[in-house]
Amino acid sequence: MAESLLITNIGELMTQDPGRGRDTVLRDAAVVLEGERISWLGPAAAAPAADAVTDAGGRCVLPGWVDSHTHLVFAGDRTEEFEARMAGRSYQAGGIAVTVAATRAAADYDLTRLLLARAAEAAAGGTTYLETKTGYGLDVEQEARIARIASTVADQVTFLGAHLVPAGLDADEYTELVCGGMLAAVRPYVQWADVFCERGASTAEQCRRVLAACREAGLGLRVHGNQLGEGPGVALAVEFGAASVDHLNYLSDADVGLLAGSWAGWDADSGSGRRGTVATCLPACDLSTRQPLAPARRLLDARVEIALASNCNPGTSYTSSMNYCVATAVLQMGLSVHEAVRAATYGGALALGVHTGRDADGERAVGSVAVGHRADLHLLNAPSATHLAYRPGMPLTAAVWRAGERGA
Ligand SMILES: N=CN[C@@H](CCC(=O)O)C(=O)O
Ligand SMILES: [Zn+2]
Repeated sequence: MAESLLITNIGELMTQDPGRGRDTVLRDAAVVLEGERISWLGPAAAAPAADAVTDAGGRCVLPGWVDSHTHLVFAGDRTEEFEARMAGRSYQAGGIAVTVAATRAAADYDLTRLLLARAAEAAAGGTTYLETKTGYGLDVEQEARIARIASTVADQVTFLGAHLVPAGLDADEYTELVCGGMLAAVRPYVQWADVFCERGASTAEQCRRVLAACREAGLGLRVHGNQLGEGPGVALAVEFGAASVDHLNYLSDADVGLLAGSWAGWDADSGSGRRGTVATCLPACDLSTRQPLAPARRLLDARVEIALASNCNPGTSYTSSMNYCVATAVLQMGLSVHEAVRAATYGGALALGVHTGRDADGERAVGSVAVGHRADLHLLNAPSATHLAYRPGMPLTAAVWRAGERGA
């Protein structure tokens, strides 16, 4: 039998498990980990014996963060572009080309080393489940290389060949390549496909072709949409039944209506029913690009399931700190602490299709604390999750367990 660990004397255990009804936050609680899974949780006074014991000292335990949107495989940085933006220039999709040039020039060893260091930074900040994307290669060989390297580190990988049309190429010919040879080359390494549906990136028609080809190839879908202005991204995502649409800085009433409609068959209170398209908000990106914050409150009030993610990348959001994203969502987007933590854990898991699991074949759910789920836990250096927003920027991550292994 696997080694067991009892984490006891937990002041606040925020499970984010919709299966618990109203009882999602436990006080004076304990959790037992057995190998990679959670085998028990409940009142500390009733906890079973275990091989080892950790005393949480009255502090708070959360599910590990699920970061459902990052771009971590890249070389170089874009400090000058950031400085220009802080001096008043607006973000343009064309900046992606700077990172593509630096990434293409980097050796496999260096890209892997950079990716490992970024994943370690994320883990040290409480992230236990990580998605990352291709999109800084933009030719067949480079996209396949990035996908392969990403798949050695990230939990899930997304193909983003339709990030930018490289200079000098015809947009329609490039789209054909993305749907053909490039898709075939990345396919062994990826679970998802994404498109950047925006002025200066890809048109709705080009995105539609990529989404259709990737769906045909068996990939799940997501969309970067409505980041720089109102546009077709949300409608396209809902039309294709995408798992998420991300950014959402400029939403019309019709966009909110479409997203809400996609969740009409879902019961958020029990986490059951027919799921829709998750609205993924990226607060760190919104601040770094000085875009209006995504309307997370409005989306929640319309009963849309939302996720919070870091969007860590060198152009628009060079941070993987989910603590920072959660604090911003509370302080500036009008979310309660519980809603923000839910979006950064259960919401991210919904966006990646891992909110439920199949224990029998070892595919464990993440993003909530429940028996049978993967033992991904985040111990805060604070008595409650409220401190994430009350003490923003402070080093509140005390310990992390990923699949039962102690990290930070
Ligand atoms: N918006 C598109 N892609 C990234 C930014 C990429 C870049 O500028 O390097 C994003 O999610 O913000
Ligand atoms: Zn992105």
